[in-house]
Amino acid sequence: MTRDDEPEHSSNDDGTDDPSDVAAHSDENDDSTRSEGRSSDPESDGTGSDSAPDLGVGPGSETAPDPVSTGTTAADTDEGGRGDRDDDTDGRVGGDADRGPGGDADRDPGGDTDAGAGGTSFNFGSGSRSRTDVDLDVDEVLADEDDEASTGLFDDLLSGEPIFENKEVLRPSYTPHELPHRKDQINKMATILVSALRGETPSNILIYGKTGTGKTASAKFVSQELESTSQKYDVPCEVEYINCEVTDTQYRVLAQLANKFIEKNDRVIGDRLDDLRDLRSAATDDEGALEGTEFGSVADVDDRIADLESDREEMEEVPMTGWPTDRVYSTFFDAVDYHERVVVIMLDEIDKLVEKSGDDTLYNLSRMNSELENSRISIMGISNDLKFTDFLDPRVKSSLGEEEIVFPPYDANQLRDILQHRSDIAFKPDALTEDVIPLCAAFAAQEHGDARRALDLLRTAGELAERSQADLVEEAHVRQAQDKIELDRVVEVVRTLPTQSKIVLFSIILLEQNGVHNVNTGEVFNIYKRLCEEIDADVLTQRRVTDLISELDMLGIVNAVVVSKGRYGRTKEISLSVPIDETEAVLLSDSRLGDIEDVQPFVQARFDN
Ligand SMILES: Nc1ncnc2c1ncn2[C@@H]1O[C@H](COP(=O)(O)OP(=O)(O)OP(=O)(O)O)[C@@H](O)[C@H]1O
Repeated sequence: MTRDDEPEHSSNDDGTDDPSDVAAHSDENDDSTRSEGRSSDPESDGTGSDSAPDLGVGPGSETAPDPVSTGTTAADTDEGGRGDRDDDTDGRVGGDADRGPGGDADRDPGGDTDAGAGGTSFNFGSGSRSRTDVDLDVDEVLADEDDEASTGLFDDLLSGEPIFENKEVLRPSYTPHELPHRKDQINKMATILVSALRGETPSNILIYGKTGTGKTASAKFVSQELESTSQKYDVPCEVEYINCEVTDTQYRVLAQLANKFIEKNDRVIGDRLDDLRDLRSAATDDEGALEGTEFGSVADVDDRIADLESDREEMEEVPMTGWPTDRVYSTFFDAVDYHERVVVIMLDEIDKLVEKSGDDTLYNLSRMNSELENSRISIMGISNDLKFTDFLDPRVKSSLGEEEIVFPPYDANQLRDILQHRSDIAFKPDALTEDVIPLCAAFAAQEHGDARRALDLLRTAGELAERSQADLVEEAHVRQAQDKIELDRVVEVVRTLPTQSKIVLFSIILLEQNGVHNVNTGEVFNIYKRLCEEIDADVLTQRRVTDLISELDMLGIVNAVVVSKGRYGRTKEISLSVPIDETEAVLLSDSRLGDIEDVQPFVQARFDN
């Protein structure tokens, strides 16, 4: 499944960077990634992310650089890193990246410009420099200003050699023509679907695998091949793709399918009518033109034209709401059965459909073949939730899972191959230093072998390099990209939390900001109560707050560990797993939490209770 929404924040939460290292900073204004949600696997984020990516997977992995220790300039691991990040990261728009690695160091808090290494330096700070002192410099400035006047806003940005040859190739929407390390799965799909080309009904297929393991890309690749081969051999075979994350109710699925078939039928009828009208005019001049056709006379042709026109009239598009479901179903049924064909319906993220609206759609679709007269349908379901079939009616489950194909996660070496293939087309020759691809692969292997993450990293690293007008994409850019993508994810998760969870999280932040670490639930609850009163929110029970803390733990936002206190029993120690300042900023952007004016008294209250 591919999506392209791109949240707009940056930097780290995983502690793999050193806050003092400018290379690890990133650009808040960047809009290049789309990892939220996708990478929110609670197992792989948050607490686990402090460790270095596993490079030991598979043969040859020792050649990959250690994401923690490789390189001399970039972000080395710093246990305390996220707490004391350089303030420059906050609220900066387009700052660091424009300077490239090392750029921050040149910033002067007083606002003076320091062009940095190799640049012209000015220091008017004390006001003590005379005109003559700076004569030469001012002339240069004036010359520069003239240049600037003659160049437009975009000239500078365009002047650098572009790093990318074709950036689109790294975007999720791109369907690659080659899918390394998916040969087995692709062959298995093809072996099942080839019966469609023989006019038979292929078995239904369920495809499983974690996010970013190439399920959608492989299924789409096979579909394209299937459709092109069907055209080559003139066998009516079609594949319809539905993304059930978006189209998540029976009504919408059936309506979307119905409308696709109505559109196709309309095209078929149009072509047929054109042929018949040509035949009719030829036969009007000379009845001999009907020889060898199914028509005995011009009147027969007229009848057929009238039939097709009335079919066309009757084909009514299904509105996206408003019809009873059985009418939508019968419209879909008639549309798909309008002429002979084998149809493969690809339901991506099929678990979302079941989660949202049960298994009625699958039940209806899986029973259709017994009623269809002209056509046959086969279902290909794709899911990253291995357990979703537990919720299915046993009949649906057995029908849907006639064939199952599992997509295992990629290891670091496989991800390297994938990135190499894509980068050959995406970047200019020699635009990457040799450690870039291994490092992207290593980071993504740590994220349960997610190719999407690996590609996002590579693209974002390239964009950061481009923005800093660097000639090459380097390891530091990959680390910056990793921080940025990770922070994007955190920001998105925090932003979409329910208000009560936000208040609980804010309580933990307040405690940490006041030097209270490894807090327990009671301490969080005391601050939480005060905050609720301040903003007029309902106060939940301590038990419920404990549940919300567990949910935050699952999301990787906090780390809650149960520790034994000997004869005093066991208690939960809670600490923040995300960058504190950025998280606070996201929480305060919520209109309700933004109303909290002075938080200090709430923290004091901790000691009163
Ligand atoms: N073997 C591969 N070769 C080249 N690119 C790949 C390969 N596997 C995955 N990709 C790329 O990785 C990205 C994610 O792949 P895809 O969307 O197929 O994953 P998915 O398993 O369907 O994930 P999800 O379950 O999250 O939808 C896509 O950009 C895809 O092109």
